[in-house]
Amino acid sequence: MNILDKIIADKHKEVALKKSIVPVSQLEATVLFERETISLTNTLRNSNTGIIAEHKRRSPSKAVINQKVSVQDVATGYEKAGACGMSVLTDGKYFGGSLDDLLLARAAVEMPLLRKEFIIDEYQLLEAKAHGADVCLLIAACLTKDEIKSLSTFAKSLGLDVLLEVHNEEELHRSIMPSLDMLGVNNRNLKTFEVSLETSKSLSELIPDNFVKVSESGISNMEAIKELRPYGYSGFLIGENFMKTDDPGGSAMEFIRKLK
Ligand SMILES: O=C(O)c1ccccc1NCC(=O)[C@H](O)[C@H](O)COP(=O)(O)O
Repeated sequence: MNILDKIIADKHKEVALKKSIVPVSQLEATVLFERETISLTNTLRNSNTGIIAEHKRRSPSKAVINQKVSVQDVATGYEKAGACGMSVLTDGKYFGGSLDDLLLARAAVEMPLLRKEFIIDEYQLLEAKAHGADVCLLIAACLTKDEIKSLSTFAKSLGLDVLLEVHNEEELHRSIMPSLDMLGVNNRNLKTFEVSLETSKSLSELIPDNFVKVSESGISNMEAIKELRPYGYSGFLIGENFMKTDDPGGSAMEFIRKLK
């Protein structure tokens, strides 16, 4: 069982419990459920930097990254830095995140927010919308083709952009469909936790041009971005490199300033 299998096994139990506590009608009755979303896809298309900055307290690969900074300070710092959007990890057990983090980030900033979660059920998309998300992540490694189709179609009906994440050619081939907006290639091998930009480079030519391409994980310097851009990537998801510092917003500002 790799880490993703463990996370998904726990996620099924978590979602079942949440469904029994918070009914869909309660999610649909929230003020944020009616909010008009902002498209991260369009923001990335019109950006010359393309940074999606992540809030990530800890992770299976790195244990504790940063438990000190507040999500509001991180969000305002990222927005001030000129990030195109912010990714908010909402998984509690493995990443120390929560839906409250998403809500607090939403209250602090206007930029597009991605709910970074292991989505297996439409209920989590309703939660995302009710807590202020603009974008959802779907991970091909833990979904069938039919599940990707029905979840992405449902997400679009809620006004959410869809970022589909793949790790290899097989996942990419079975996942490409019109209900996706962005295709993310994750450079982290979930069996070994090793990161390699070669994953993004080798899969890039298989991604049709109509999707915004996002490279995820293990990006820690300008050189990485300069290497990836010629492969068609216009979005770069960066977590640890900013979050491991005392001032993630300041680190993002320094990084983005150099990219301009
Ligand atoms: O980060 C992990 O250890 C991890 C382990 C298992 C599943 C997912 C994981 N990370 C989620 C992400 O995709 C990253 O947080 C994101 O791409 C940012 O990566 P990084 O810049 O390397 O923090």
